[in-house]
Amino acid sequence: MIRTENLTKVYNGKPAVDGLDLEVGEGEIFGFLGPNGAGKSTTILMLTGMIEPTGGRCFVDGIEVANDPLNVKKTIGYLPEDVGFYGNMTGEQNLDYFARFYGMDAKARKERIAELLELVHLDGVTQKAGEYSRGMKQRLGLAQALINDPKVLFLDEPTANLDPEGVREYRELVEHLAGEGKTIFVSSHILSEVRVVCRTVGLLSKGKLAAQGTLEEVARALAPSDGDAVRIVVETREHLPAIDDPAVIDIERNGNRAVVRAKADIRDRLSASLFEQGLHVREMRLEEPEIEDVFMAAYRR
Ligand SMILES: Nc1ncnc2c1ncn2[C@@H]1O[C@H](COP(=O)(O)OP(=O)(O)OP(=O)(O)O)[C@@H](O)[C@H]1O
Repeated sequence: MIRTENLTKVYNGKPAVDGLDLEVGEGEIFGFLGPNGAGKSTTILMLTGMIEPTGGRCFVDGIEVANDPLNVKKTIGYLPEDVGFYGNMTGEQNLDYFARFYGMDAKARKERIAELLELVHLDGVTQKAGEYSRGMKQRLGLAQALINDPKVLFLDEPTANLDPEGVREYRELVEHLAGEGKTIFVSSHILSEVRVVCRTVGLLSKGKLAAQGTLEEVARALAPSDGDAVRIVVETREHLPAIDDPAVIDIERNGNRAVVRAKADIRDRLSASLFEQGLHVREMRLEEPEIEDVFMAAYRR
């Protein structure tokens, strides 16, 4: 549904987005992660046809964006990082103004706007948008992005202005929209917020894609390599005895628990040996890297 080929944007001789190859399938909720300045907003601006790439191409729903930005705009909804409204108009009036750009007649606009205001819990709000809280503005922005019932939704840092309750409502909304079959592309620098809604992620670093896949796949791809060593977590009920195995590199002990670094996955013979010694094994598993730690390390790189 979304695809980029060697997508590049150069500002003042410096690439903000550098040869990006990205693929997001239909109906996916994709998290576009990266630290501030990584190039996330610039990528979204190219995908939504707001700016032209310096090089490469991008496609949304099979349309090459730079060739046919108007058609792309009919297919997509976009919530910018800093959403702006006419402060002297109500939410409903703002949405009505915006809906006219899509050539919707008065009846269609009225129906759609009522539906959307209810969806984002702004129905019955009579305040002018200028008096809205940041969270309310964000929700109105989401309603605006949905006015044309888009197939693809781009959300740039959607939770930046929300309080915890707002974040929870946003998650429910995203799930609801994904349930309708929309493809959702969410940019964020906050892993914890991406991981609760997104099934797949891409990690952008200095304009380049460092990894793409499920969170677990990305964490594995980015994990610092330790040769071919595996880390095995062992816990026994009794005190853990010395482990005499030629594959063991070293052991980090902590009471009855230990992390055994070994040249191979020796879980089978390790548990057999502990069993023979009359010990009770409570836990024996390969240690997976902590996703947060791996991402933080990748951010710092
Ligand atoms: N219009 C512009 N002119 C010049 N440089 C720009 C412009 N827009 C972005 N940049 C630069 O491009 C790089 C990527 O910026 P971008 O806003 O895309 O990053 P981001 O990942 O969205 O970060 P943030 O979360 O802070 O918005 C930054 O170094 C930024 O300074």
